[in-house]
Amino acid sequence: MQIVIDENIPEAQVFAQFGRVIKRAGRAISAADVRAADALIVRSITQVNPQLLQGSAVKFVGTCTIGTDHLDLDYLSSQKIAWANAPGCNAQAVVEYVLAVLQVLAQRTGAKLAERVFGIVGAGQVGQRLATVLRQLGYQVMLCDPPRQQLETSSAQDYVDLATILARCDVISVHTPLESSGSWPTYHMFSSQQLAALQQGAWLINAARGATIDNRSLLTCLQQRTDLSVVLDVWEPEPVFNPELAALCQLATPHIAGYSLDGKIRGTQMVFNAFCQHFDVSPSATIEYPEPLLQTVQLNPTASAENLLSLLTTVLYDPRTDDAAMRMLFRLSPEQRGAGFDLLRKNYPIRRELATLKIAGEGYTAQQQLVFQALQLSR
Ligand SMILES: NC(=O)c1ccc[n+]([C@@H]2O[C@H](COP(=O)([O-])OP(=O)(O)OC[C@H]3O[C@@H](n4cnc5c(N)ncnc54)[C@H](O)[C@@H]3O)[C@@H](O)[C@H]2O)c1
Ligand SMILES: O=C(O)[C@H](O)[C@H](O)COP(=O)(O)O
Repeated sequence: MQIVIDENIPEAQVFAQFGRVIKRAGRAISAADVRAADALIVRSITQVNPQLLQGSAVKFVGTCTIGTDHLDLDYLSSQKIAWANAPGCNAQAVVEYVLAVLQVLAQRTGAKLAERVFGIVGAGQVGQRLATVLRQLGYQVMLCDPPRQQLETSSAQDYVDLATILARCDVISVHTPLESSGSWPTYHMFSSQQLAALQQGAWLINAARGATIDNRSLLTCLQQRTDLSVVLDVWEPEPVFNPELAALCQLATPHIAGYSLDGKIRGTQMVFNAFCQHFDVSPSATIEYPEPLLQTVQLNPTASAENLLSLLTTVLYDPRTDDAAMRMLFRLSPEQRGAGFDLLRKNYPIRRELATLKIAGEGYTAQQQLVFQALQLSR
């Protein structure tokens, strides 16, 4: 069996027990590369469409990501090519990214998170987890998810529409898929009209897909409104993002919100499982998660819950590091900027999720224990 696989997929060697693994740069995978392949394993940067697959032997496509907007699913189904993605694989990493971003914005603006109203647009794998943590921390959260709202007619969950989120929330975090058609398209769901409706001093975070926000309108809006704080992890387009827009963001990061090592390995594992099921093979070797470098922390039992939260969400991951690296790309030519964006992602440092961290010591208050619980830290 021949398996073509994106070179940036960790633990890809697990596939080698079933055939010849050919590694390629994700953006460069070509029709010639996959012509004789039985399986193609990608991440979000490979467009999987008729141009790539026509005339190939590919019978299985796996994407080690949550998003599937780079797969032409109608084409795959018309050709009876099986496919799998990795729902939820890196959702926790995105939640931790948003929590760390909130700490930075709170520090910079002097705002108290407990006094803000949070609006989550898209309450799926990421959005639901984020809502749960924020509510466990005692914050007020509103959810907007019309497709889910329609399915859950008898649910206890209250949903609101986007207009209400814009009118009532001080912090808006976007977690929808990118859909250009259908009943609830998300392409440019934040356009000039929605951006103009943002509350004075609002924070807008996008770690979903770039084009859910009309980036041109956002640039115009930020040129006029200095009261807004915008954090973008995803861009329209990628990898050649607009540096003018990025410079006006409080934090600008190169599509790495989900880039915990744990999330990436989980993605490989989920697609590997689907691959084994599809080809009806049983693995003899499995994937191991490496031991984290930092395993235990002892915290100050007298620190306020807010300080603890700030410490914990930035001790393992500080988005200012990614922001600083991205800012070094702003003055480069478009070509170099795009290459730099991809390079930052390819050489991303090891980042572990909070659940890998153990809290040592005694005497923590009930409020502090609540923070540990919300962040899923073990004692
Ligand atoms: N930046 C990153 O590194 C990163 C990492 C992981 C996921 N993502 C992206 O984040 C997004 C969310 O991921 P997920 O796993 O939570 O997806 P999901 O499919 O589990 O959840 C998406 C939710 O959005 C809702 N939705 C769809 N259309 C909507 C609309 N018009 N308005 C409001 N809600 C709508 C869906 O009903 C669903 O509940 C995806 O686009 C994914 O590709 C980005
Ligand atoms: O959809 C996803 O899972 C994320 O956007 C993912 O983190 C993207 O990373 P990439 O596949 O581009 O490496």
